[in-house]
Amino acid sequence: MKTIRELTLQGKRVLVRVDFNVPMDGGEITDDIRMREALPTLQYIREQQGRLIICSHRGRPKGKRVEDLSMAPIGAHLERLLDGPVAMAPDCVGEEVVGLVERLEPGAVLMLENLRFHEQETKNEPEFCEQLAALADVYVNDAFAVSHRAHASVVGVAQRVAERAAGFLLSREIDYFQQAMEHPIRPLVAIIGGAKVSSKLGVLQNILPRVDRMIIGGAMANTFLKSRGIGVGVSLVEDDLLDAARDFMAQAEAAGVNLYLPVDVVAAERFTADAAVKNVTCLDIPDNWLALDIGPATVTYFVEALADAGTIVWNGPMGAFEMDPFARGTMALARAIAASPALSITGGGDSNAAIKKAGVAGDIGYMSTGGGAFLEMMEGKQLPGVAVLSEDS
Ligand SMILES: Nc1ncnc2c1ncn2[C@@H]1O[C@H](COP(=O)(O)OP(=O)(O)OP(=O)(O)O)[C@@H](O)[C@H]1O
Ligand SMILES: O=C(O)[C@H](O)COP(=O)(O)O
Repeated sequence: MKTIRELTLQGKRVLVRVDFNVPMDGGEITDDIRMREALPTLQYIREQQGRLIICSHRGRPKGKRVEDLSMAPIGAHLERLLDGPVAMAPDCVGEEVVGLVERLEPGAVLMLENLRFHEQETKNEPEFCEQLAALADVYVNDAFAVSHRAHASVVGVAQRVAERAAGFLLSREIDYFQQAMEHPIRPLVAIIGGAKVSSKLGVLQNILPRVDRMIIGGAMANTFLKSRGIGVGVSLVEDDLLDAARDFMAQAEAAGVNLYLPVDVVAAERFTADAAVKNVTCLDIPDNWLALDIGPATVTYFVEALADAGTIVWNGPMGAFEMDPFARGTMALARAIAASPALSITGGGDSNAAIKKAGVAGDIGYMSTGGGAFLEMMEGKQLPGVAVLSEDS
């Protein structure tokens, strides 16, 4: 995979796919990390006197023009981050856009309108790919977070532009991930949490042969506990996956991987922040209560499993951390990961939100900008947006 440093950019029209699908609340960007992480690539292209054309999706407008999902506020924020003008195109393809690109000076920046205002984007439709590709001499993917989507701006355009390369963010994401999963400093400890076993089974299977220890928390631990015959009350459980959980535990044992499951939980009478709560061992969860966080003994047990780790990979919270009474386990793990000298890699919106809530983002080795893309990498899947960069022209 080529990186942009290997290309001559001066005077060229450089189309950069970024993922500026950032969370917004009432017109305000609440987290601009995806934008900040793409800045080195954008700045480099400007310094090299490339004619910078930026494209991204925002939300899921399903092929219609939705003003609330315009890239305009993102462009305005980018002007502040780049400390320079960002011209906004009224669309991402069409005559007017072609004209704007033609008049774009070396070192200047043009941001295209939301790609998903056209349904052809998500369909990777050839004619739309051609139209986008016609805007560029060079294509750069710096959108790790959408590289699991075989969409026009991620795959089809890359195949149609003469020169293509990875941006710095995409390269860094892949490098860190490979360092953690392919060449880890051992012991390699994985922490997997979140709501459902079903959405993480592919991850569990793929990483089992690579890890030394695996910690399982969050609601998905309930299915594992129940598969061992432990009553988990009315906790979130996937009954259709009890056999799969049992099989997985047997595989882990055969592989010599230590599997860590909760030994106690924070149980609640209802799934609300003001419900009655109590700490109980996993054997004492009352019939009509639910487990909404790992308990204090489990925190100690899990943190001990991290003590001598060389590498830590984390995805998914340990409990319903959005509600304060059930955030303690996730916060404690976030702090322990941050305090560890191990190389720590985290990914997924919830894990990253938890790290920020714990105030330890600065002490994590690498926080991926990917949600679905990070999970697919953990599942061992080839991301189409990455694979296409290595194809022969
Ligand atoms: N014990 C629990 N009971 C109910 N919900 C839980 C429990 N533990 C975690 N959750 C919920 O699981 C959700 C996160 O899990 P989910 O599988 O949806 O995403 P994730 O893949 O873990 O997140 P991300 O990849 O974004 O970090 C959170 O909203 C959290 O509240
Ligand atoms: O936020 C994300 O995970 C990416 O921007 C991809 O968005 P999507 O799930 O709508 O394709």
